[in-house]
This record gives sequence, structure tokens and C-alpha cells, in this order.
Amino acid sequence: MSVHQSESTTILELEDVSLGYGDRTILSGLNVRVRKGEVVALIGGSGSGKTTLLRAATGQIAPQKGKVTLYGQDLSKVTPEKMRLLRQRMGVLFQQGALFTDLGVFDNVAFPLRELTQDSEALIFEKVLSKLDAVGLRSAAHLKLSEISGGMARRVALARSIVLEPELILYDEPFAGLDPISLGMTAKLIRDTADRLHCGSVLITHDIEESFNIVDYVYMVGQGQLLVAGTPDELRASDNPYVQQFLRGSPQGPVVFEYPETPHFQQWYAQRKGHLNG
Ligand SMILES: Nc1ncnc2c1ncn2[C@@H]1O[C@H](COP(=O)(O)OP(=O)(O)OP(=O)(O)O)[C@@H](O)[C@H]1O
Repeated sequence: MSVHQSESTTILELEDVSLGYGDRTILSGLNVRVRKGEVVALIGGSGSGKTTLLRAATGQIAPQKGKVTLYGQDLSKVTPEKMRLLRQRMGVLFQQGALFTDLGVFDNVAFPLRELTQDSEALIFEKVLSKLDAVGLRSAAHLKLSEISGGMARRVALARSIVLEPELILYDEPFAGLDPISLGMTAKLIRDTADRLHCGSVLITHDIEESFNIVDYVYMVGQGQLLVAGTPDELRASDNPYVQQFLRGSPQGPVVFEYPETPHFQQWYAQRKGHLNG
């Protein structure tokens, strides 16, 4: 049985989930499953709802419909305290790495260990240097954040998100702003981390080429729904026009570039127009 077929190893599951903000629904009919050791890519156009899906997985937003299950727990039923404990088993790398600017490289990576574990400083020293080594920044441990580049800062953020060796890691565009070498290294690191920790990984990315080399499964969202799901090979072979446009990076096709017009926009527009004319 392949990793993707076995039921018992599920870490994160969304069943017939609808997500949105207020009365606006962004995505509906979502069925997503992430298993131990599996690296899953979540792809889709700008504003299609990928980050929103990550927010639902971390319990930051509740689904409008359907069920989100994390480590076997229905998130609609967990208390805030329990949610806090579940989040500790999860590593998140957000689009803006959100490093603490008043802490240096070493202390940024050490932060989760000092906050959430009883580890001794000697053990923290070993763990932090080993994670910095994994991202190629062992010898940058002593630097201040003002002394490193944007791409290096992203690698520090990556080291910090894996320092607790979590069971699920969510990466929001981990390749953004990286040069081709760091990009290849980061992709390899994501794959190696999943293999070594046997954790589930979800990767939001626009980088089809790099991600298809390392992921086991791909979910593509667009037009308010899950458009396709399959292995990278299955997606490459798909004749779905949306998929093909995305894979070719073509500006022509069904993937919409324009933000959709909503009643809120129309209201705002009419008011502004009214002011200007009145
Ligand atoms: N806090 C919020 N309140 C209201 N609407 C939001 C909020 N966050 C996101 N949205 C809307 O939800 C939609 C999906 O946004 P989301 O950030 O999930 O997209 P995305 O696929 O991650 O986009 P990108 O690839 O550009 O980062 C967008 O139309 C956005 O305007």
C-alpha cells in the first residue's frame, strides 16, 4: 500500500470544508489529507485561498462548513488550551519569516526551545547549531539580523520552524526571495526533514518545477474550489486547462488574474464616486 492510501497515518484532514471571512466564502468542497512522511504541495493563483487553508489547518479560522481534523482531533471541539498544545506539535513558516529583530541568528532559532522545552542551554546549543548547519548557516550563528541578507533570514526562519522537530510543518512560500542555489537547497531540506522526522509537510508554492521534484502529492485550488489533486506526474499528464495554464505559466487561460468584484467593492466604489461628484 502506498503512503497515500493508508488511513491510519493521517495527520491533517479537511472533509468537505468551506472557508471564508464573514459572509464571503473563498473555498468550498475541500477534501485534503496529509499523512506522516508525506510532502504535499498546495498550488493556485494569487488570492485563490492557499493561506486561508493554512489558517484553517492551524485553527486560526474556523471552517464555515465541514470538519478539520488535526492529529485525530476535530478542531471544532478542542479548547483553546488544547489548541495551544496541538500548535506546539506543528512548525509553521509564514510568508514573512517573522523573526525577532532584536534577537540575533542563534537566539531566534533557540527561541522556541527556550519557550516550550526544559532543555538545558548545552542541549539548546547543540540543537540550534545542528539546525543552522542544515540550512548552511552554522557559521552565521553569531550574527545580528541586520547583518544577514533577506534570503539568509528566510533560511534562519526555516531553521527555527524545524527546531522542535514537529509532526506537521506548514511552509508558506518557502522559496520566495531565494537565489537558485538556496532554492534547490531549501527544497532538498524540506524533503530531507520530512523523511528524517517522518512528519507531514504542506508547502504553499508558486514554484512548480522545484516543488514537483520533491512533493508526493499536489492539491490545486482555484475558482473557489479544489480543482485537481494528484501526484506531480498525474498533474503533468492532466488535460485540465487550468492545470496546463498553471504548469506553463501562461497569462492566457482560465486562471483569473483579476480580484473578483464583490458587493463590498461596489458599495465602496459608489461612495467614493459619490464624494468626488458631490
Ligand atoms: N483576514 C482576512 N479578512 C478578509 N478577507 C481575507 C483575509 N485574508 C485573506 N482574505 C481574502 O481571501 C482571499 C484568499 O486569500 P489568501 O491569502 O488565502 O490567498 P493566497 O492563495 O494565499 O494568495 P497569494 O498567493 O497571493 O498569497 C483573498 O481574496 C483575500 O482578499
